[in-house]
Amino acid sequence: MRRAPAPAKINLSLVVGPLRDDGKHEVATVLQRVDLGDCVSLSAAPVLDVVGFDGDTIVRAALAALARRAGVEPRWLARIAKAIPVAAGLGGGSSDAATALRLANDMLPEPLAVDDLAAVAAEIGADVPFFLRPGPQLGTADGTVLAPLDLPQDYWVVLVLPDGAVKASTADVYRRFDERDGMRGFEERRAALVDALAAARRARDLATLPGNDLASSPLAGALLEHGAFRADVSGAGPSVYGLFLEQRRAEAAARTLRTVGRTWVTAPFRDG
Ligand SMILES: C[C@](O)(CO)[C@H](O)COP(=O)(O)OP(=O)(O)OC[C@H]1O[C@@H](n2ccc(N)nc2=O)[C@H](O)[C@@H]1O
Ligand SMILES: Nc1ncnc2c1ncn2[C@@H]1O[C@H](COP(=O)(O)OP(=O)(O)OP(=O)(O)O)[C@@H](O)[C@H]1O
Repeated sequence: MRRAPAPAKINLSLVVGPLRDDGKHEVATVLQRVDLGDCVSLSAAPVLDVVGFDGDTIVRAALAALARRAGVEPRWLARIAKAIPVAAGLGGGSSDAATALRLANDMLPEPLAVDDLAAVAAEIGADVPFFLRPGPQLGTADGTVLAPLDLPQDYWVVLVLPDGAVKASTADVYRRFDERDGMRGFEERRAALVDALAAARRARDLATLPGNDLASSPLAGALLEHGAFRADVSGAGPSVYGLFLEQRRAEAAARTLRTVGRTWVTAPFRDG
């Protein structure tokens, strides 16, 4: 049996553009894994089975797709130990799927090459290929074209999942973006993101990145008032993240915001 962490992600920037022919939007997004994660374990089994997640999980679809691409039967049992809140904008399912893909691929008699595995991941979802890569990445196209980023990692992250938040589907959040004609100025914001990334040297420079085009939250303002140097919604939401230079201020902010939701204090994920 093999086991690996499946870290959550936050979007330090999410610039969204026009709808593409494939039904997804052009994006430029900065993806950063954080040290809050699920745990995925995989073992050989007579048939494909996934336990630990109620309902249909994209982990099953990912493993079935890998088996098809590799020309083998999907003889794996995947166990998921959830810690990432579901449908929170933290990429939990995508991370579980990518972690299961990597574990299963390593068990194949002839593992797929990196690019072939990334192609399987991209079929499963826009965020899945990111979790096969180390470190922060710039995602472009539909989010699956990735370029590694050398960004500061010396900060603390407070995550807040507002009580009673009901997540609209990611598709609906993108649809609302279209309805409000959100793509205006996309080229300028994408250029501003590229320039800000090139100039980022210290953690607080991350505050200069364009924000999240899809969603906003008053909780971001609350985090800034409690000392965050950057705060925004993650992905399609509803989770909000705040970046802090000092752990004690992050801990204090998380304690205070427990009145409005579940909170976590974490940091950028460090590859083992
Ligand atoms: C919001 C983000 O999480 C930011 O990282 C991603 O853009 C969405 O990633 P995801 O949840 O893995 O999304 P997918 O499962 O690939 O797609 C779900 C739905 O979101 C919309 N979608 C997704 C990605 C994208 N670049 N444009 C879109 O319009 C599409 O309607 C798609 O059918
Ligand atoms: N292993 C899994 N973990 C979490 N959600 C899963 C899993 N498998 C399938 N799902 C489903 O996928 C959908 C998205 O869940 P997930 O937790 O990945 O959302 P998210 O964190 O909002 O993702 P994103 O940030 O990409 O929008 C939910 O409806 C959930 O039921």
